[in-house]
Amino acid sequence: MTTTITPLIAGNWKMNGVRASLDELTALAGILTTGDAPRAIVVVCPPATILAAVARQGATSGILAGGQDCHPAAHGAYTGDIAAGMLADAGAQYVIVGHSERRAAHGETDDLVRSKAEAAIGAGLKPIICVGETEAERDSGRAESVVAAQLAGSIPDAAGQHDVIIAYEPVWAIGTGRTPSNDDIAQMHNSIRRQLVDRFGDKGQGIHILYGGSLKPQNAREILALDNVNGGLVGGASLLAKDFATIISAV
Ligand SMILES: O=C[C@H](O)COP(=O)(O)O
Repeated sequence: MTTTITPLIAGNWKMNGVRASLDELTALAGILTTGDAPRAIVVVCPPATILAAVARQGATSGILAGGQDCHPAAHGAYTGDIAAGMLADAGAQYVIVGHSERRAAHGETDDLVRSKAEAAIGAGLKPIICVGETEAERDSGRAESVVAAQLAGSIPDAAGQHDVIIAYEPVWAIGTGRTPSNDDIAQMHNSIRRQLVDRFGDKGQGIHILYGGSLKPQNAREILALDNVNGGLVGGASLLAKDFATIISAV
C-alpha cells in the first residue's frame, strides 16, 4: 500500500533569540503567504516564553507552534519544568521529545522519552520523537541497531492510534555542517520505516520520518527528495526566515 504523506518542516529554535526571532517569524509569514502556498506543514518550536506569541502570530499564516520538551507528569512539584497540557494551552500542536541535546545533557532514557511522548499524546499534542546515533556508534557499524533500539524504547504503543512524528538526527551532524551521505540517510529512513510498519502495520506507513542535522538551504532539495524522508527538523537554519523558507520551498 502506498501512503501519501504531506511533508512536514519543523524549526527548532532551541535557546536562541526571542524578540529577534519574532521578527523572523513575521518575515517568514510574509514569505509563506506570498506566492504559492507551501507544500509542507510548517512548524516552529520556539523557547517556551514566546510559544504563545508564536502560536498567535502563526495562526494567521498557517505556521503551527510546538514546544521543545515536556514533562511526563500532567502537573506537580517540578520546578522549572513544563507539562504537555501547558504547551497545548499556549497554542502548541507539537512537542519535540528526546532531542539528543536533552538525552545527553539531562540523561534522558528511552523510557523517559516514551513517557513524555505519552504525556504529549494525552494532552492532544503530536510528539516529535528524536532518535540518532553518535559518531562512534556509526563508525563501529552500529548506527541502525542503536536507532532501532531507541525507536523500540521511545515510541509509545499509543502511536498505533495517535499521530507521532519521528525525527532521525545523527548526533554528529547536529550543528556541525556535516551530514551523512544521501545513501546513508535513505538506508536509515528505510530501516525506520520497516520498523514502524512491523510494529504499527498500515499506520506505520503514514508516520512522518523527518531528517535533522545540518539541513541547510544548500542540501535541502536533495535530502528531502530521498526515499522515506518526509520532511526535516531544522535547527540553525530555522533562525533566519529566508533560509527556513528556502528549505520549506525545497519540498
Ligand atoms: O533540532 C534540530 C537539530 O538539532 C538540528 O540542528 P542543526 O540544523 O542546527 O544541525
